[in-house]
Amino acid sequence: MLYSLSHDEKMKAPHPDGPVPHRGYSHPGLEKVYSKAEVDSRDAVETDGDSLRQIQDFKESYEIGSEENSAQQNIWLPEDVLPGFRSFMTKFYWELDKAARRVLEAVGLALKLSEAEKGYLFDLHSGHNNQLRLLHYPPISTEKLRKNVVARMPAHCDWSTFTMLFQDDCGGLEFEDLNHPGSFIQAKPIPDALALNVGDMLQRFSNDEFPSASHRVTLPPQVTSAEQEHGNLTRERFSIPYFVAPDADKTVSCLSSCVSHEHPAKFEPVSFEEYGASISRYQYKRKATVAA
Ligand SMILES: O=C(O)CCC(=O)C(=O)O
Ligand SMILES: [Fe+2]
Repeated sequence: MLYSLSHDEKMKAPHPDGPVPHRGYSHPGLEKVYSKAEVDSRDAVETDGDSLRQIQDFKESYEIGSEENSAQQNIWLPEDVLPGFRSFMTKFYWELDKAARRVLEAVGLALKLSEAEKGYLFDLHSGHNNQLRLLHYPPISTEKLRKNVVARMPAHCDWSTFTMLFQDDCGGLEFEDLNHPGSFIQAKPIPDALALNVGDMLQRFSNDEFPSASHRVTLPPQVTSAEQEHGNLTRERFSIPYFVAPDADKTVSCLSSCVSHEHPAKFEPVSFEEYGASISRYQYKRKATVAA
């Protein structure tokens, strides 16, 4: 299993410095997740995003994309370190894309899109810019998590079109209640079920008909007596989000079926690549360049 490998073995596929390509293994503390509002408010005052990193995210992850995405190439572990991993994950990626297409169809129906618009939506989502993320949250002090000294994953919206997420039975994933901003609802794990959350791009396509869902991963609802005995550590948690995204070079605009005189377009067209880059630019620290 990936997360039973030693640190040195996992580091044979290291995530590079900086946010792109978002591929390979990120050790605990490397990637920082934050909301768009947080990054927007920092822009004027700093350029390195250090203040966003005051609370560390205690998680490790491995990011995988399409083998044919030349802008973001996969970073694989050597085959002998984890035999079969690459071929399994490549297949899994495209199986998930098949499911994603069914969701896109459902979105088209729900928004009462014309055939031309449905075709446009499918054209924009070739599948090659999706992202498969294998997440592991190691055990951590309940107290530190409760006091926000460290985080699992702070509140944020995904900037893709939508996300399909598998979670184990640990719990801790929560979605913000649109009717009560600032309060969160537990997404209780359901065996064999995927959680599906709307991302920023679907909010834009649908002209706010499907608002992007702010979510976070925090303390699991119950700490078992076994955990109490182990020095108040929460149990580890595994999750697998699959981000379904438009192709990087495509422009995302409100679909005309979702725009009317009463509901004018709320969003300017954006290039998906530029939008993602503007949010992700502080997620990974770039190594300082040392003067020769
Ligand atoms: O681990 C989870 O359940 C959520 C992960 C997540 O929100 C993300 O990676 O964007
Ligand atoms: Fe997320």
